[in-house]
Amino acid sequence: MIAAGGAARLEFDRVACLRGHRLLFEGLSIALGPGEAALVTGPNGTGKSSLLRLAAGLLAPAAGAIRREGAIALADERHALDPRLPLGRALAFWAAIDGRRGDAVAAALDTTGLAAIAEVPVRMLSTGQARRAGLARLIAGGAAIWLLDEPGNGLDAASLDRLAGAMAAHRAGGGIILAASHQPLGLADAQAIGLAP
Ligand SMILES: Nc1ncnc2c1ncn2[C@@H]1O[C@H](COP(=O)(O)OP(=O)(O)OP(=O)(O)O)[C@@H](O)[C@H]1O
Repeated sequence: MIAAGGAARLEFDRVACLRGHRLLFEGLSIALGPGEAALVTGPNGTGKSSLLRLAAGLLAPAAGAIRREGAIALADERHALDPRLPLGRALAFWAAIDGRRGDAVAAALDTTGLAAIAEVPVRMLSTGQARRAGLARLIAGGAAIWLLDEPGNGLDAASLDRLAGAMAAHRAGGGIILAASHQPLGLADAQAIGLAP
């Protein structure tokens, strides 16, 4: 469930992205409101991750403007969970910082199918489990705007189904999703954003 707040919104207005003196894209406009999603595709190096970092506010646009209404959460290959802690406690650390209720972590563990390994230290998780742990952190955080960088990487078929279900539930609750992926994610009616080399 999304934390309290007004209607979510994410907008790019004629945004340009420059990295290392290279113009990756320009004139990119996106408008996402409650329940909406966009899927960013394109060959390696065209700027999909950079676009998500712009949306997160971690990069500044070279031109144009980005507007956000609502809390933002970025999930990429770095889950930022303490490797020494049991998974449940590592998630609880972030959920407390995000001001979430105690049951948010249990719900996120259920959603990602990780409840049975809540006591396992983060450093012992498999690749796919670690990826799902990052998604659990995102889900437990309750942000309205999810930025997902290759969220299906390393996930088995059952986990991909769970991811699709979690994304649908997030949208049904008024959340926004901006995802970059090389594989289909089951994002119904997502706006398509194709980046070209
Ligand atoms: N910190 C940086 N400084 C300079 N250039 C960078 C930096 N980070 C990434 N780049 C360059 O920006 C370009 C786009 O990178 P980005 O990671 O956004 O691509 P991508 O579309 O997500 O690629 P992939 O499909 O391989 O994940 C690449 O050419 C990359 O080398």
